[in-house]
Amino acid sequence: MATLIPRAPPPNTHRHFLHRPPTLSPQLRLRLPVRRLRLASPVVAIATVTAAVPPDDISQLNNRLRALVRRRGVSSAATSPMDPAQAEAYLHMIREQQRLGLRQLRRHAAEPEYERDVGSNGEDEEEGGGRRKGMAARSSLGHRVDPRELEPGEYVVHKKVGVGKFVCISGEDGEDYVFIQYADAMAKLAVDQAARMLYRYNLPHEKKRPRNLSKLNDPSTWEKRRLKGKLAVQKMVVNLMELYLQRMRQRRPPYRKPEAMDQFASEFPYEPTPDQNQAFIDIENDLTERETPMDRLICGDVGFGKTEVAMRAIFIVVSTGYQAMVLAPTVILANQHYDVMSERFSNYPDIKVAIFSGAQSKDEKDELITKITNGHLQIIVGTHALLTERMAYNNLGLLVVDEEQKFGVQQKEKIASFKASIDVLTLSATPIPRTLYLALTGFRDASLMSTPPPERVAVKTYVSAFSRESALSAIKLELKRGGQVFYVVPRIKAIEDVLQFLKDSLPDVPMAIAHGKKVSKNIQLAMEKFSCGEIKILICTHIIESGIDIPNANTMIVQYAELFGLAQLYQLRGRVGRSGREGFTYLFYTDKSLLSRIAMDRLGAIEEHSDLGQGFHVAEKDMGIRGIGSMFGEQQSGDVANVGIDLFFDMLFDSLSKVDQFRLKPIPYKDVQLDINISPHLSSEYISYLENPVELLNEAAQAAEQDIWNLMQFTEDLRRQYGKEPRDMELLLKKLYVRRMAADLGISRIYPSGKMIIMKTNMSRKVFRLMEETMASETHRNSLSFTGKEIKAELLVNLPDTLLLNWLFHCLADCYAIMPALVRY
Ligand SMILES: Nc1ncnc2c1ncn2[C@@H]1O[C@H](COP(=O)(O)OP(=O)(O)OP(=O)(O)O)[C@@H](O)[C@H]1O
Repeated sequence: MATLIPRAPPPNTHRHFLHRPPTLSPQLRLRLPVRRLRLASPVVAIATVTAAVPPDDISQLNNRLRALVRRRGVSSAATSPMDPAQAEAYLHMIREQQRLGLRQLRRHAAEPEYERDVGSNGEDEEEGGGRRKGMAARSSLGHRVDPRELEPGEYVVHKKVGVGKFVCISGEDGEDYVFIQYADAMAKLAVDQAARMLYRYNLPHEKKRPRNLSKLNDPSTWEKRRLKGKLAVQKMVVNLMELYLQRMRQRRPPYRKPEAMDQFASEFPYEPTPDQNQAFIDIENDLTERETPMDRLICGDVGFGKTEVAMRAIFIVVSTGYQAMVLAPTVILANQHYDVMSERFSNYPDIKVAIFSGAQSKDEKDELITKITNGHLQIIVGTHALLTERMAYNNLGLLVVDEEQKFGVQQKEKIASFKASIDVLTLSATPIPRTLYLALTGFRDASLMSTPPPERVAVKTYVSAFSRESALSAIKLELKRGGQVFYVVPRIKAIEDVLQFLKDSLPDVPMAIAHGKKVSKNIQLAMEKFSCGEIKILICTHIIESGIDIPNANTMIVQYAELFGLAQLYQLRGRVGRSGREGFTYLFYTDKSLLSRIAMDRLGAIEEHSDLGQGFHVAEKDMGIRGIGSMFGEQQSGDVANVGIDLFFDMLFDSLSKVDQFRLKPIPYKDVQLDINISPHLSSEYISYLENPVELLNEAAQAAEQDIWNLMQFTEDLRRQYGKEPRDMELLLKKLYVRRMAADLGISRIYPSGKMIIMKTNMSRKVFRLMEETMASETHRNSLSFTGKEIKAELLVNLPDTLLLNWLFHCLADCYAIMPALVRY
């Protein structure tokens, strides 16, 4: 690459040089060496860049592509094609796992769970859907709804028509019909047909109104919305696959299985549940058999014993001489993990546990950091304070993240950066339905824990209007059996009132408060006292919602329960009944007449689903979405709102089982033949304006040959240094873009033939169809047709070559939007 040194611009000639060049984002700087271009001689202004100039074609495309990558939150490396052998092996593994998953699902089909025929045989939903739909609707493996279960006023989604409101089922001529209100008309469907086509729009117990109802006479608007959802799902799946494959490229030697492993296991005071046992096997395989770092999600209902799974992983890693870091979202939880782990590893004097949190003084922290750096500590538990730059490990091998979704964006990024080099185990108390789990096996390593420890007793839940008497009698009942009480309110403001009322009523009972605004040290103290039983009542906000495990605290009072969300209530309730003792949760609302229907339904739902393990049923969908969040990232709620939860799930499973059908084989850049007769001649003015024109043009060609990101970077650098290029140079660049995009899209030759442009391609019809559907411009879309080996573009007139190139540039740029939804290898 030429090393070009910028020279001072001639005075008052090039306005753009008077502007400070835009600075590169650090990300871009990393990606490419910063190019340095320089002026050869002072010449007249060739182009000026001012703020008022609208973005030209190339910068528009660049911006769009950057936005695409940013939105997906992946690095550019993840957007380059995959290694074919790896991709094939991976897809083979997914198909195999899904086949097994399906078999397991069928075995479980009798369970009243949220299940579906995942990856049955890759049959096309769109094309051959009719055959399968009948089966899906009849079996329990379907998301479609039985119209007889609908209540008037419920929102439903008809796959072909869109969102409507269920009115009733009514009989006519001896047959039952389903009536659905759309924005412009009422639809009448035979019940059988409705059973094949209808989905619920909302989660159970959720009464969200869709933005608008679809129109019966305007299927195209719904079609667009549905397509958007389908594409979002498709991109999500491809993204996941890319990340997975990227991770597979990392290497580390497998850990040795510690000699003391069996002894450590035998010191667990309980009989592990079957799911715990499976999770132990999973992590042991990840660590001792695989050469790629672990990135496993342990997904288990509240209190089902995920901590022990983490401790087994930690034991393997620290026994081999590595350090483990345990990251918790709150100080309280960090303290608890510290206590539990100190106790669990107490028979192993070489394994030293420490806690690091914002609550410590600078001196304390410095001392800890020194010990960590020197390798004197093996397990370091803490909050996000552990993610600070100052921390240097001696030999970090494992990161355990508890409730990752509770961390901020930057912290999550930091956590993600660890995944490239060390083993990571993520614990999540967000249950995901078994179906989703099975469908996903292969896409993400996860262990599901859906069996409660044997002695667990379901928490009794009561919902009623608040009265001091009821709250007090519940508290007294618990105190009488020697237990402790959580008293939860939604806002800090309410805590003082409650404290006063309880002090007045129970003057001899020790109580304390805990909330997020309290200094961490005080919280810690309050929790310690509560934990050891010195404090009997803890008045707090939902900060205790995650992970707190106090076996003797088995009554929970939630005042203003109407202000909590379903998932929050569920998590809160999970704090009690965690030992063999029966737990009680009292959800008190303020005034029934002021309660919204939604709040009432929410409270009803939580009361109704009190049995153990109901996390997977209760919140099977509410949490199912959150589950998607922990599996995929959290951007999906908008996509869900577009099409409704059930159709979203349906699309997801469909896409998971058919991911390889959306394969695109990129062509080497050099093999793309572009038969358009344009060889732009750069003006002598521009040539003399450039320092090293020949080298510069070579660099442009090399950048295009590398990949689209290098080409984008080249044009941006060029413009940063020289301003907007003249038209001939722009044509030259566009030619490079066209060839680059063609190569990426699997197009090997482009040539005009009369009013047609022919593009030879290896693309499949399915990919072409998806690409066509994604295109923003109707003109482009309507002009394209596919013959199996060629894409033909029919133009209205014979275009001169320069216009032809422009047309191609725009058309391919439009086609390029499909890239994130395709698997490329
Ligand atoms: N197999 C088991 N049998 C009986 N008790 C168990 C078993 N496994 C774990 N426990 C106990 O159950 C309680 C909850 O376990 P743990 O804290 O690991 O749950 P968790 O899955 O992390 O829950 P949360 O999501 O609420 O943090 C602990 O007191 C733990 O000792």
